[in-house]
Amino acid sequence: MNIALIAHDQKKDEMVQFAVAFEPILKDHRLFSTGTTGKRVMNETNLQVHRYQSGPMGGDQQIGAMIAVNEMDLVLFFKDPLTAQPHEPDISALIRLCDVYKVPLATNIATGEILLKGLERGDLSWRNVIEKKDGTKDD
Ligand SMILES: O=C(CO)COP(=O)(O)O
Repeated sequence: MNIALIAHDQKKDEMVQFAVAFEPILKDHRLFSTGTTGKRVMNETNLQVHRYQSGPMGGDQQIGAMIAVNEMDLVLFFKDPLTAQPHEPDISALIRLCDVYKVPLATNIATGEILLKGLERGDLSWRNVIEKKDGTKDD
């Protein structure tokens, strides 16, 4: 499955801890991230991550574009609710698209843990039969 890893600055340490803890699950999937989050995760784990632009530079929109063609199966977006973000419209758009396309979304580490445990036991396998906009299906 295609999984997005995104974390605001105050949540990046949590995202790295999360990626370390769930590396045995995450390593079996294709990972995508915004720029700085992906750099941290790759530096501190053995995971390979396809990095898009940094969030404020359009990375949230690039991940949103994948959602819009049904190419993202799970989004782990550890948001900082206490700091104003200059690219708040992009963040809202990404979250909105998750709802439009019924993509499972965790906005904090506690929900992220539940989603990954569900992923591990096959709860998200229904995503495999969703037809991507380009006509392909996940394997
Ligand atoms: O701002 C972000 C998400 O909105 C995250 O971007 P970075 O991973 O580049 O810090």
